[in-house]
Amino acid sequence: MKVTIVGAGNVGATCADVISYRGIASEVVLLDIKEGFAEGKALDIMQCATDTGFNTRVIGVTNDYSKTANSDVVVVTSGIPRKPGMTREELIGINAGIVKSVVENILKYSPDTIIVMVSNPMDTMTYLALKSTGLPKNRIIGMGGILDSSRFRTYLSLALDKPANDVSGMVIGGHGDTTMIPLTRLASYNGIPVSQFLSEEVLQKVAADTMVGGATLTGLLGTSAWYAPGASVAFLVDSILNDQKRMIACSVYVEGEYGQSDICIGVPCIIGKNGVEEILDIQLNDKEKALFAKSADAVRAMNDALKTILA
Ligand SMILES: NC(=O)C1=CN([C@@H]2O[C@H](COP(=O)(O)OP(=O)(O)OC[C@H]3O[C@@H](n4cnc5c(N)ncnc54)[C@H](O)[C@@H]3O)[C@@H](O)[C@H]2O)C=CC1
Ligand SMILES: O=C([O-])CC(=O)C(=O)O
Repeated sequence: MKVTIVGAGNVGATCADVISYRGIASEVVLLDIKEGFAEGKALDIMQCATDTGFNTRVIGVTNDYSKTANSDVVVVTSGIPRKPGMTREELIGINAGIVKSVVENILKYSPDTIIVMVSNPMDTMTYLALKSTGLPKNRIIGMGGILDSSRFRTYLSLALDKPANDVSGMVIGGHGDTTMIPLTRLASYNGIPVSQFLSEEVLQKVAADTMVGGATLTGLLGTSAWYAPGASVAFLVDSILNDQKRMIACSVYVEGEYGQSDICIGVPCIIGKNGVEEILDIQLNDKEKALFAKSADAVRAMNDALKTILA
């Protein structure tokens, strides 16, 4: 199985690293526009093979899309990350042009691939990829909800003082500081509602910390995060390549689900070899429905900005 990752920066290289050491794909191609950069990252990752015991072949190329031919999955991480004080939405002006040209190049050599969108603002970049390529909606998947859910579970585990893997929880809605919706009502500690262990006040703080999870890291690091984002992409790619049919919150094109149409937004999906195999239209309460509608409005407004940017 072959995976191409466009953008060999922090997130792209971390994702290549996790995919390799977990043996998720037999071949990983890293592509970047910076001369020699992807080649260097690929060689560095390959030199872990004997110590960590993997056999994935990692290849780096400078803007040579012919080497990406026949990829089963292509991950798009090319573009600029935010700096402290910025929102993800402010990246749209530069990243929209990059994403549009990258997906066109990808499809010339891998017309049947499944595209995983990472570049921000991710929901809008996913929508852009879908609209500009005309690909069926099952083959364009935005990665955000899985990362937000990991952060949610981490903050819950810290509040509970219990292992994160014993905590379940999901974040839906847009992948933005004010648009994501951590579903505290449905979160559980080994099947038991977390509300039996944590006060409403603590749960509200967990939700608030989750929503600004990316901004907090950007403030600490000076650029946005990469370890958890890279691992989240690898988890998603694993579910596609190995047809795991995991239930993962992904940004996908909705046509009536959750009362919304013609946007890409985070909802629970079944992810397998065909990409998005099912969207689960779970029952939300009135408060959650209102939050989802507000989130969708914000995502739609950002999509509208594409018309001016790409005109
Ligand atoms: N969806 C999500 O959950 C997350 C999204 N992100 C987003 O991912 C993107 C990448 O973040 P980082 O890896 O931290 O940035 P980075 O700056 O470390 O890497 C980006 C790479 O893209 C390359 N690039 C730029 N234009 C290109 C083009 N036309 N073709 C190929 N490569 C190109 C750059 O040379 C650079 O190496 C950002 O937009 C960031 O906001 C980051 C973390 C999580
Ligand atoms: O915060 C950012 O800009 C990058 C990102 O999407 C995340 O880490 O969630």
